[in-house]
Amino acid sequence: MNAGLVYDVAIVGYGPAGQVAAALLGQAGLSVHVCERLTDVYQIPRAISLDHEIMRVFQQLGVVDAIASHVEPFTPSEFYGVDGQLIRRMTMVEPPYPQGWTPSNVFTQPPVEQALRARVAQLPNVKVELGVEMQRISQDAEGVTLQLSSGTVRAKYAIACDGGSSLVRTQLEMPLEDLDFDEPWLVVDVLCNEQGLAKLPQVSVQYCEPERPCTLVIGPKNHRRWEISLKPGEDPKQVATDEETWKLLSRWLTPEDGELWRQASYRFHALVAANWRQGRVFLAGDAAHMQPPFLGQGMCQGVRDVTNLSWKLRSVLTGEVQGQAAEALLDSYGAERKAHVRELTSRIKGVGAVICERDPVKARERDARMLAECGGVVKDTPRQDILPRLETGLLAAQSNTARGSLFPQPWVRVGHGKPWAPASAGVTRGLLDTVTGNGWRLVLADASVPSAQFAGLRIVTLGQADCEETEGVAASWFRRHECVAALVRPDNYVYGVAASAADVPTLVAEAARALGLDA
Ligand SMILES: O=C(O)/C=C/c1cccc(O)c1
Repeated sequence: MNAGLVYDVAIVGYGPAGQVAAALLGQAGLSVHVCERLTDVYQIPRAISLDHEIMRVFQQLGVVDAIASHVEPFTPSEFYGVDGQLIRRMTMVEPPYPQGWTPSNVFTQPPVEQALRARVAQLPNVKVELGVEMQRISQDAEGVTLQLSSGTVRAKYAIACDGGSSLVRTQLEMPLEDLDFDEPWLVVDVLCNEQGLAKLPQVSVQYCEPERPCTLVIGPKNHRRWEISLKPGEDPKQVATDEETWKLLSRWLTPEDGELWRQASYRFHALVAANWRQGRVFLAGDAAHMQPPFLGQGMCQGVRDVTNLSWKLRSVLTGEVQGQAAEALLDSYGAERKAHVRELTSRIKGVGAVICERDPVKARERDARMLAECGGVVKDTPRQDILPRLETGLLAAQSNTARGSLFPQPWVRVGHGKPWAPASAGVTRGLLDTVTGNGWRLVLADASVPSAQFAGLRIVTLGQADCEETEGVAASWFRRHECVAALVRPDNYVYGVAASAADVPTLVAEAARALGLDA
């Protein structure tokens, strides 16, 4: 290695969280080093679902076209009780979509990872070393030193994206807190043929059957995933053999109906790192948390982590935010993400409690209760309604329903002669982030609302000729939250809102103070 070179950020681990971190930081112009033990993308799908928040990050990275053929809308998920009756139905909201993308999706992980890596490969300031093990991590007041199997790397900060058994977390003795879920399950991915597909439900299913709770997820194309709970005494290795797996699938398919892509036994866990930062080292993705899969949020959580952390590291490393404010900003990463992970995990466990009830009497009581609660007619629950907001961290000191939520991303009219009109002819509309960029934005509901400023803040006035929305998504958001302006962070979360024009300067000044900037 070049002994004098100090990277801005070193990333250990190059799965989805590491890839998104490398792309976001690299796109921001920082120098980044990535090391990964494996020599290629892991060819087995682990994650199967991603939501609109993640699509918005992929949009920022310019990979949406490259991944489009590997992503499909999530089917509804129907929960069936003891007697096969419908007890819950999870869906998504109808268009117009609040984030500009289909709210819930299934995807094929290996090609999506390949597309993220291809994006990173376009960034000359990001160096990726594959087939390289991290052996030792240490840090001092100025930076982090990584002993790799290929040599030594020095960086100002490091992010551990090295998975559930993170060596970084272990070496730094950063403990995990147990969120009280630990169950053995078998996960089976099948590539079905026409005959197999014809035998299967057209929607995803949660079989809330006390005998053996299990899940069927309709993946993209001919990919179908089963998650099958194991019974006490069942050998996780034995059930994962081809023969035993086909026996477990026999309710739905025979070996003539498709081929096993992979099957593996896992313990579904709920764990969160006690601390997400130690000095100059941050934990992210599975290194920081693990949750049961019942809402398909595993990879989404990792992408949320690095999206949250990347803009904060960029602000600090470019000197935009300095001193005490910089330390507070970096500390806000763990505070925000840990609280969010804890809350979402608790909601996922709530979904799991419905699915995993093994006592037949209690399962019947559950069915009766759930049906009584909806008056016997199961209503659709949009999955996104289950996701929590940010509750703590770099947020305005105000109490309302908008603070800490994702700001919507409306489609806006584009056309020639407007300042941001794309060069390509024939394009008539664009998504807001593409128009405004993803920095700090003060979004005003209309031109009558006055603006205020801090360094780097972009003023976006809706309804103006250069930002006229086509479906009223933002306008209805402002109405619903009874406000006229929103201060939006670079990760698209709402710092705070102004209920009236008079509140705008106070809101902007509060954020400027928190960031140590001149208002
Ligand atoms: O969002 C849903 O309806 C279900 C998602 C999901 C994804 C992967 C594994 C699961 O058990 C559930």
